[in-house]
Amino acid sequence: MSNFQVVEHPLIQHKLSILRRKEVSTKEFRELVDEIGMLMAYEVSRDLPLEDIEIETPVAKATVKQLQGKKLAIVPILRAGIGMVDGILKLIPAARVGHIGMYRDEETLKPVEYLVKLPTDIADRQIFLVDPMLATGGSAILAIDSLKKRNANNIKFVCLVAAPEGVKALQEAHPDIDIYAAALDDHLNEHGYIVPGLGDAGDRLFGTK
Ligand SMILES: O=P(O)(O)OC[C@H]1O[C@H](OP(=O)(O)OP(=O)(O)O)[C@H](O)[C@@H]1O
Ligand SMILES: O=c1cc[nH]c(=O)[nH]1
Ligand SMILES: [Mg+2]
Repeated sequence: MSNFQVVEHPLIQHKLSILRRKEVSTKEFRELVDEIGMLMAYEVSRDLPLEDIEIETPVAKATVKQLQGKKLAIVPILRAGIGMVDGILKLIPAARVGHIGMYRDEETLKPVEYLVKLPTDIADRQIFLVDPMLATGGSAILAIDSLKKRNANNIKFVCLVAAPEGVKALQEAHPDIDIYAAALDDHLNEHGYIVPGLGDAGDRLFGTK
């Protein structure tokens, strides 16, 4: 079975189609990334372990299910990954948040890491590594290298738009990682932008150029 999955939920697909439009404002873009982040969290948290507990309803005793309390960490790749964090926290409010700062060199398209700040017990946590864009795959691969160097081994990578080139590179570099995307686009252009994509996610989220 492939470790790459496109999340086809109609709400995600509808919101992503709005997000792609070039006339969408910074405010709307932020709101949509937040909402899609939340919907993606619903999907990627599907296999969180449950345990049985005994409770009393107003009517009777019952055996019901609760989350086993597995420790989680959301790790956005800065800057654009930040846009997905609040939406995920709405569903999983107790999760810790780590940060990996990275930018792509515009000439070489190679990622440059400038910040790593993670919970001290990151090795024991289920990690949702988030970034809206998986283009060449360089940033996600380096971020996962960085997490594995710190003994993290339970990582899911969650993005919105993926390019086939990035999916292939990430699968080759880290075959053990599950990859979730809201869309698999056509290709990368000569500047390393995803086509059709949605442009520069960080710039659109933060209103920079
Ligand atoms: O798969 P890749 O080819 O590595 O490209 C994807 C990366 O590019 C973007 O970040 P960018 O470098 O624009 O930094 P920013 O989020 O600070 O704008 C995006 O948010 C990813 O992190
Ligand atoms: O299309 C792309 C590729 C990389 N990073 C982005 O923000 N957009
Ligand atoms: Mg950017």
